[in-house]
Amino acid sequence: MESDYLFSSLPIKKVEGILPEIVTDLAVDSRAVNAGGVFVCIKGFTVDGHAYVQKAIDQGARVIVASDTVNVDAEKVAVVYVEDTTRAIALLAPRFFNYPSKQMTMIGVTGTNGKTSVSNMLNSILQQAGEKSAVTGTIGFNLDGVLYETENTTADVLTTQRMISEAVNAGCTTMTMEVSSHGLIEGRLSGTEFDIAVFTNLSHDHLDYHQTMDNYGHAKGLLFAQLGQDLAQSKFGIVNADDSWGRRMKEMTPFPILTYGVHEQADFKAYDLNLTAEGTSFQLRSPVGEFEVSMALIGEFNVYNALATIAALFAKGLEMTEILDGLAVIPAAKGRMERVETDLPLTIYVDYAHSPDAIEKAIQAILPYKNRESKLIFVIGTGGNRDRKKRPIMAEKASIADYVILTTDDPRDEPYDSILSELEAGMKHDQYACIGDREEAVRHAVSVAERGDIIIFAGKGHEDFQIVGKEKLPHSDAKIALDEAGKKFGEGIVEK
Ligand SMILES: CC(=O)N[C@H]1[C@@H](OP(=O)(O)OP(=O)(O)OC[C@H]2O[C@@H](n3ccc(=O)[nH]c3=O)[C@H](O)[C@@H]2O)O[C@H](CO)[C@@H](O)[C@@H]1O[C@H](C)C(=O)N[C@@H](C)C(=O)N[C@H](CCC(=O)O)C(=O)O
Ligand SMILES: Nc1ncnc2c1ncn2[C@@H]1O[C@H](COP(=O)(O)OP(=O)(O)OP(=O)(O)O)[C@@H](O)[C@H]1O
Repeated sequence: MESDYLFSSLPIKKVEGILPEIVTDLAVDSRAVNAGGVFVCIKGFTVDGHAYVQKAIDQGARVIVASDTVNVDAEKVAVVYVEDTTRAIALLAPRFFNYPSKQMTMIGVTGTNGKTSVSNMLNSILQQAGEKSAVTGTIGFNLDGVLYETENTTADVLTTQRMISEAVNAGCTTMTMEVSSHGLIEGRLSGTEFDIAVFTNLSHDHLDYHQTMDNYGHAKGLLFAQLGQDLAQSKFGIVNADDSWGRRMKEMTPFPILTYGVHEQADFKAYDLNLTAEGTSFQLRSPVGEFEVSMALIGEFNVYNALATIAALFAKGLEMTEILDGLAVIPAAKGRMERVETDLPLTIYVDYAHSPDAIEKAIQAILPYKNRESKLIFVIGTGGNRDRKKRPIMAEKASIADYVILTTDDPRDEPYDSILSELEAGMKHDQYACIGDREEAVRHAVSVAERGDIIIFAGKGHEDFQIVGKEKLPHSDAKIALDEAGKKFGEGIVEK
């Protein structure tokens, strides 16, 4: 790209050296710089990118964008000084990729719980309807069926723009993005022009970062504000009418809002819910008539996720029959109340619940189908060096289960003791164990299980690792549980 065009997007303080006519690439990580590229020094939470300028130059950087003084050979490398490099990359990245989000229908999904579930439902139905589409989020970047790993739920602004651009180049016509509150606050969505904004719900999480629920709710609202003010365009907000924060989202945009819910008045309202262990059905009242909806997903929370999906795809212009046919055959998203297939005399679910509300919803999805004689065993851990306030509330919600195992979920540098004692403070009954080592905790869950019992392993979901200290160690709740259960209930019983 021509550097004059690229850098004219910036409020520049000063340029040292001569800018090349063309720059080949844009990077915020010195390790990713290509010859002839631009390296933007970002001041992060842990390190300052200004410290990596020499590395970037060694990799071939031709231009450095900095806010602090950097020493370079002005004959070879130009330096563009700006006040704030984080704001600079937010302007440069969308321009470098030629504002790719304008070329597709962009759907953003935000909320405390349900982002991955709703995003994957949207993507699956779109693909079944014959559309080439992409989705990004906690599980990764799924580009028309091929999955690439991502670091965050919402990637940094440069990676985000690169992914959108790749989706456009691959011929996708819609892209769905999970939008985290961190991503919105940190400007990772700068330049992403959304057409449809979806709000699932808001409950206690991430208060180590946002401090108050008000700040957290405000951050989520930025997605709706980001729909913009160009009313010549056709855009929509999709909002959960049963969540009081839904009204706040509505205040953030002038575009039409479609509401969904089970209890309050809503454009898409579910009633006569039939929740079973095998699947879910309900009646749907919609702006275009009444429908019977059925799906293989379980739990009332998935009724909400389905309603959000239906409303968003309706707003996009799909026929109701296309939407409901697609919904009927969707499998659970990886690690979201996913039943582990086995011949063992136990029912095992792997789930990603790691906020108080999600824990309550996950247990409630199963509790009604449990026999009187059997136990529901719930394994829940919490992360080290993260939101400590939610720990006792997580255990309090987990107390609805008959037996609870409190453990860790990426303990990082925090000792087991503080994680476990803060969880334990919330327990409402004495049928529980505290076991810091997650593998031991999983084995313990199986050791206390009897034939017919149900175990939910919560918190890890799709993840196949456990972060201990700075190390990412391989870990699978399902594999460990099947191994232990195989030993306990007899040889020859294998995972299907
Ligand atoms: C607190 C936070 O948001 N941290 C994010 C932030 O990291 P950071 O500021 O620490 O970055 P840094 O490591 O200090 O690096 C600063 C700069 O130096 C550069 N660098 C670094 C090393 C080097 O050798 N060369 C180099 O150039 C880096 O590329 C970067 O540009 O920027 C990184 C790149 O974008 C993110 O991956 C990282 O997310 C961390 C992993 C994280 O855990 N974030 C959580 C809090 C988060 O964002 N979660 C949300 C919500 C999930 C949910 O809803 O559950 C999410 O969207 O994932
Ligand atoms: N609509 C919902 N309301 C409450 N709980 C939900 C809802 N949808 C899913 N859950 C629960 O929350 C867990 C996480 O779901 P999901 O991954 O879809 O949410 P998320 O918003 O993407 O989470 P994260 O931000 O941590 O990636 C699920 O495993 C389930 O237990």
